[in-house]
Amino acid sequence: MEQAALKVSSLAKSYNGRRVLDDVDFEVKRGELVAFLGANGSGKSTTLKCVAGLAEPDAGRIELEGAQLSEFSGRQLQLARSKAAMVFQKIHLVPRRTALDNVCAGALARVNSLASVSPLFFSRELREEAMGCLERVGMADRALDRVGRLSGGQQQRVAVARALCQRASVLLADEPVSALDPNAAEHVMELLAELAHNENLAVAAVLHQPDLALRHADRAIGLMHGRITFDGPVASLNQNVLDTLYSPERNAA
Ligand SMILES: Nc1ncnc2c1ncn2[C@@H]1O[C@H](COP(=O)(O)OP(=O)(O)OP(=O)(O)O)[C@@H](O)[C@H]1O
Repeated sequence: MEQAALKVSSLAKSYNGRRVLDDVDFEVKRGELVAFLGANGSGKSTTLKCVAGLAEPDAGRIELEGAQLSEFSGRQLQLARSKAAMVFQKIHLVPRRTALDNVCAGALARVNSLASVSPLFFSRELREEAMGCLERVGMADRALDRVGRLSGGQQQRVAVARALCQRASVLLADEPVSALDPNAAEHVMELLAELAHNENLAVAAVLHQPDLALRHADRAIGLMHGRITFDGPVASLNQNVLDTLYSPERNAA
C-alpha cells in the first residue's frame, strides 16, 4: 500500500495545563486534499502547527514522507520538516518585494546562506525554478510586481508558489481562503485541489466553510475539543455530522 506523505499518531498538546489535542491520529496521502473542520478552538490550527514545527507537541509521532521527525535534530530536522510547507490565512509575504523574490525565499532552507541576506544572491537556477512555481499557480505574468500591489487572492497564490519552491510534498494550509471574497476563495481552493490531484501533492487545509470542503476536498477530518470525531470521504459528510461537529452545546467548554 502507498505510504502516507504525512502520518500523525497519538499527537497530544496542552497549553497552560489544558489539553488542546488528545490522541490525534490521521494520514494524508499524496494526491488527496483533506479538509480539517471543526468549531473555533477545536484544535485544527494547533494540529497543523505541530506538523510544521511551529508548536511543540507533548507526545505523539509525526512522519513526513516516511521520516519520523523525532529521530532528527538540527539541520537534518530542518530538511525533514521542509517536506511540509505552511500557507497561512494572513499571508506572510514581504509586500515591498516582487512576487518572484518572495517565491525564491521559499527555498531558503536549502540554498546558500548568502541568499538569506539579500535577493541579490538568489541564483539564476533558483529564479528559474521560482518562475516555474509561479507558472504552476497561474501568476507568472505578475512575477515582477511588488506583492503589496496584488489582490488578496493573487497574494495567496504567490504564497502557494513559495511553498512549492520549498519543494514541499505536503502543503499545510491554515484557513487559506478566510480572508478572500467568495470568487477568489473558489479559485484558491481549485488551485489546492489541482495541486493534489494533478501534481500529486498531499494537501491538508483548515477550512471554516464546510461547503468548500464538500466541493473541493476528497476527505474531511472533524475535530471537537482536540479529538478527531470524524474522518471520512466528503460524500459521507452529511448534515447530521456537521450539526454535531458545530453544535454549540457539544463545543461548550
Ligand atoms: N499559543 C497558545 N497559547 C495558549 N493557548 C493556545 C495557543 N494556541 C492555541 N491555544 C488554544 O488551543 C485551543 C485550540 O486552538 P486552535 O487555534 O488550534 O483551534 P482552531 O480549531 O484552529 O480554532 P479557530 O477555528 O478559532 O482558528 C484553543 O482553546 C486555543 O485557545
